[in-house]
Amino acid sequence: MIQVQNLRKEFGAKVAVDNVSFTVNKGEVLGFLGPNGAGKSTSMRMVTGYFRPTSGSIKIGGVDMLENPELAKQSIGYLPENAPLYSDMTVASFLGFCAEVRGITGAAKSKAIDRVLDLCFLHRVRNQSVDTLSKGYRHRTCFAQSIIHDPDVLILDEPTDGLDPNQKHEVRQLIKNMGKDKAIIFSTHILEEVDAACSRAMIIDRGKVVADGTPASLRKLVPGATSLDEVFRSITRSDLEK
Ligand SMILES: Nc1ncnc2c1ncn2[C@@H]1O[C@H](COP(=O)(O)OP(=O)(O)OP(=O)(O)O)[C@@H](O)[C@H]1O
Repeated sequence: MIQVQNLRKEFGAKVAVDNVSFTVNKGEVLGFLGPNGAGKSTSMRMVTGYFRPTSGSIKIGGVDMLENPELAKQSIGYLPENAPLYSDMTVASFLGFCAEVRGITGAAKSKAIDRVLDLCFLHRVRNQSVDTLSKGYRHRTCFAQSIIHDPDVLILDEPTDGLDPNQKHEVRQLIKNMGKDKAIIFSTHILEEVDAACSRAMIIDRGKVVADGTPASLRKLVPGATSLDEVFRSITRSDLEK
């Protein structure tokens, strides 16, 4: 579903993403790990068509993102870091608006709203205005908008950031369940999420892929390491280093 080849992004003299290649198939949940500034968000923004790569290719369901961005974006749901919300709308009307933007109207729109209210446990607040929601509910509303069109591909930038432990657990379960019939990439700094939700994980450091495999195979990368945390620390450099 997602095919990325030799992706590179330069910001002036800075190389944020350097020759990154990977494939994510339907039924796979790829955890995207790396220290601050490693290039995770930049990679995700290129995969979703928000940033144009300096070079490389991106195909979504076989459709080339650079040649046919409108079509490629139709099969993607994207939860960006710090997603914006229209705060004076109710949750249901906001989701209805997002559905219409995606061309979903009438009975299909009501069905789509009900489906995501269900999936994201939002029924209780469906008529509440977005600006009065708690952080966790706001976050789930953002999540709900990213799946309103039931996309085959989901790109989630730190989807559990800022949530309490119960909410983190719910969102991980949600990702794991949706991963059964979608191709999902999500970035995280929480290594236990890899075990909880991912079938595969990729670690990037300073723009380059330094590891890619199942959580179990990543653990074996560093002799003597007993946790992914240890593996992460031995194969990436702290962003505090020069
Ligand atoms: N629009 C931009 N202009 C210039 N530099 C940028 C821009 N966006 C990102 N960068 C730089 O590219 C590098 C990668 O940033 P990116 O946000 O992709 O990292 P990240 O892995 O998502 O980090 P974090 O975990 O802190 O969110 C950083 O050095 C960042 O400062």
